[in-house]
Amino acid sequence: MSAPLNTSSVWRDLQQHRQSWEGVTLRQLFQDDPQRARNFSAEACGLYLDYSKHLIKPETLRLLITLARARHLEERRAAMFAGERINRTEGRAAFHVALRAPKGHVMRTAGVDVVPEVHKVLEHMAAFTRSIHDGTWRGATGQPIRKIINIGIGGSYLGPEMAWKALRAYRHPGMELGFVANVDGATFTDVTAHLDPAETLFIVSSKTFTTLETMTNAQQARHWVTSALGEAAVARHFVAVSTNVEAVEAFGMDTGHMFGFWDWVGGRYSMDSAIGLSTMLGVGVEHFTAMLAGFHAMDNHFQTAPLEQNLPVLMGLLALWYNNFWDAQTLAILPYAHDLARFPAYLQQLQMESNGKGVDEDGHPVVVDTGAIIWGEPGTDGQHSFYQLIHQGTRLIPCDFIGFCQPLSPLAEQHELLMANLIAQAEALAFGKTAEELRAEGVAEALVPFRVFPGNRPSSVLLGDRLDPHTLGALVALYEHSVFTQGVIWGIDSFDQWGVELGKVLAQRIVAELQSTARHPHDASTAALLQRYLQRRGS
Ligand SMILES: O=P(O)(O)OC[C@H]1O[C@H](O)[C@H](O)[C@@H](O)[C@@H]1O
Repeated sequence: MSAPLNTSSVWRDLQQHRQSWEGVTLRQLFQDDPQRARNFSAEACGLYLDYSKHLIKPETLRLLITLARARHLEERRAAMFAGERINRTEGRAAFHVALRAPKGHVMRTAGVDVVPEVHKVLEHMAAFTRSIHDGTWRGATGQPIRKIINIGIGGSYLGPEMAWKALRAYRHPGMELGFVANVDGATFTDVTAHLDPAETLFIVSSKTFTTLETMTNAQQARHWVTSALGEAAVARHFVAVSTNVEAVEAFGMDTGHMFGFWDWVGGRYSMDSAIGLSTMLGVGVEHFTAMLAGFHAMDNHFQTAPLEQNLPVLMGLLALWYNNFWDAQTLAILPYAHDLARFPAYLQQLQMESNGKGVDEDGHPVVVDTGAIIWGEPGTDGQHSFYQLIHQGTRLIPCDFIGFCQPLSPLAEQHELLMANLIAQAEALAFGKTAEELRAEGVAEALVPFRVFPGNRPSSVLLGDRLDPHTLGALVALYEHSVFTQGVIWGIDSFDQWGVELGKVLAQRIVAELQSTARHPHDASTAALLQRYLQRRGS
């Protein structure tokens, strides 16, 4: 067993190095090194990362990279790309990188080259998509399908919804997508409110095909379709995406219209698998393929670029630097792109489900803090809400600003304003405004303390040219591998999610109590809540 992470010599070196930051300012660092912006920037797959406004010096990076090497990041990365069972608690590979491997590449897990199977499913998805688009596939009454509703939750929802919004400019004409995730009946009613069953297709997306929310909503959808079009309509209005053939059959769905994937694809790493069927239907085969190419390009970069210029590694190390050495609790994701409005929510599952772990891979309690809390809103909305705290509050909140040089909206002038704000916010956070500057501007002395901006607040700026499918794929893969980098250093299993189980089990027990006279022993608070609910729920 290796020594605890926080007693390793490089960890201690980093702690000591952190002490040397007292009194150091980004203003000074930029003054001292005119090349700082160039030295602390890197580019890959159309994404430019400026990380010069971080609280780092060359020595910081050197130590962080030494830490990554000491924790065998390169070997673990090789193990992931070799299809090894790196998800130890579930005894599986985490082989999402194989989902975007081009045809002809060989990627083996458990001795099997999975690329041919992956492409078989992609071809099935493409044929289905084309048949919907060209009207060969029609609904039970002969009407073309125009509305696609993805029923799924967690990893079977967040990626497709995020991508549908992100690729708004690339939507296939005439197609509309909707998403039903929450078990709250209001979601289903809201999404289907103005839909015509005759032109609506449901994709029931669930890796396990056992998830309560998804199965409940799928039954609801079935009822909604059959009460309008009859039982025979199910075959024309439902398809399934799952790894569980038996459960799909048991649900009464035609497995000929099932799109499969594999247990080596984690839910939150599945938007580029058949779980992306709604995305493909929404934006078309070519754009989906371009998105996969973007994922693959970033995989290649992650696999081959030296750690010092490796975007996912750098982003992972920076996140870890604040998490473990600056007591930062959170990371703000701030896309300056309306179309990326759901990107922070997508990253919440990716990062918090992956790295929200309190024991290491050997089952021992971790000795350092792990995954940060991820949150955020698109700019400039956030500026008029929570940025106050980021600029002048007492907490250190590292920020990821994400923006694009070319607008997708025809309102190009507004894009200038948007991007000016992004650049200005990163500048203001880093360099702030001193009391002297305020006085020189004639600010009344009594107001000076309130108007000081301390600066030294770190941020990354990620700039792409356009938010196109390729860039989106690269962006998602960038964060996937950044999460991996952090998980490897902490020594945790980033690919399991046992923490979601207990609530599910308890909910099932409580459902039984609400639907019958069965009673289970509960603590006083839970019992009182149940009792109040039962008394007041109405008949
Ligand atoms: O795709 P499914 O099997 O329906 O799972 C949907 C989601 O629910 C689970 O509880 C997990 O927390 C997620 O990782 C998963 O993405």
